[in-house]
Amino acid sequence: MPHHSPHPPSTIPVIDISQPSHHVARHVLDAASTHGFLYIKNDGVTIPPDDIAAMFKLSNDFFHAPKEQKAEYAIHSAKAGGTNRGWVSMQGEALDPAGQKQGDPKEAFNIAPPQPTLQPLPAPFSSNTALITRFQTSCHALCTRILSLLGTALQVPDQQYFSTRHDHSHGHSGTILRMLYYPKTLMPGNEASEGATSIRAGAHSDYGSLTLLFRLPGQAGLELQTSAGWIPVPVNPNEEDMVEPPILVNIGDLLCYWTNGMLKSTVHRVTFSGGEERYSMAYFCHPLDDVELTAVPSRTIDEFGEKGKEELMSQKRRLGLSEHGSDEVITAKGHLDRRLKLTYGI
Ligand SMILES: O=C(O)CCC(=O)C(=O)O
Ligand SMILES: [Fe+2]
Repeated sequence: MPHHSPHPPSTIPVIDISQPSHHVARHVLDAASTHGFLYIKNDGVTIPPDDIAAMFKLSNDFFHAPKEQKAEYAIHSAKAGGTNRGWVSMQGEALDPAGQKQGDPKEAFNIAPPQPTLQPLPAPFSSNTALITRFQTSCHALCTRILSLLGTALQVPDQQYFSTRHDHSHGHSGTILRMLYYPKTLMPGNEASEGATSIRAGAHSDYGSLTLLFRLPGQAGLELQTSAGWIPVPVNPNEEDMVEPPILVNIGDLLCYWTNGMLKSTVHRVTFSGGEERYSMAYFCHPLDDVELTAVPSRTIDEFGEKGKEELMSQKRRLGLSEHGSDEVITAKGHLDRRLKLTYGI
């Protein structure tokens, strides 16, 4: 067979993790180290499709509320419960500060895990806290299962190494559920730009350890960066044989550090033409604040050797870390604070 581009979109696998085994664990690790992206088959139980649909409905209602109402719960404000919580306005953040002049044309609303109750929320989130909490809990349960599979495949002696370090009952973390809204950007009467695509979320890698991404059928636009250029990540890669779209999972910066670059924190972005609005939801799973991101004890990583070095170095360059040397120990909180500073200037 002729050699094609290294990672055509169809090669991001859809993995069924309902029967965990060494084979399944290996499959998850392979995808995480080759692409940094994988799909998990939605078994209809782990994250109930009705909850996903209900969350999208809340998002739709919230983002269509008057601007003044949303602005009351501005990101980082006391009213919104503090740092990294609340509403991000259009162009309120730049995910690729070096590569873009203006902020991303999108809005967002960040919801932290209950501690033990949810942060102060505007309508309609405020009257749906049971749904939101259930959704967060099921997202976290899925992340824990994926982290356990990674522990198995990496042959970490303590197979719950990752999952216990993400256990919210043991402390605070940067975990955040983010509702995203990309409004129409076309002005009426400006049909000339109808077909023009624009960047709606700048090129970036995610800050946490794992991200779960929920999108709606027909609302494509996510692309990931490969050596062959930007490739699209479809909402549903196997339209015919699946009722529920699978859940997209990607590896964030922290798992890249933790595995000496074996797991890839792949750069991605969102582009589409401005004529339609788009919704997505991301569950950014983070380790507990004081977790140190030194390489985990793992035979698999030892055997992988220096092959992850380039991945790790390119990530450090992206974050402007290279000048601090490669031995600096970073904590989960230290890393998040650095990224938030770059994104928001706080
Ligand atoms: O909206 C999307 O599809 C992706 C958003 C994203 O990558 C992010 O918010 O980190
Ligand atoms: Fe992202």
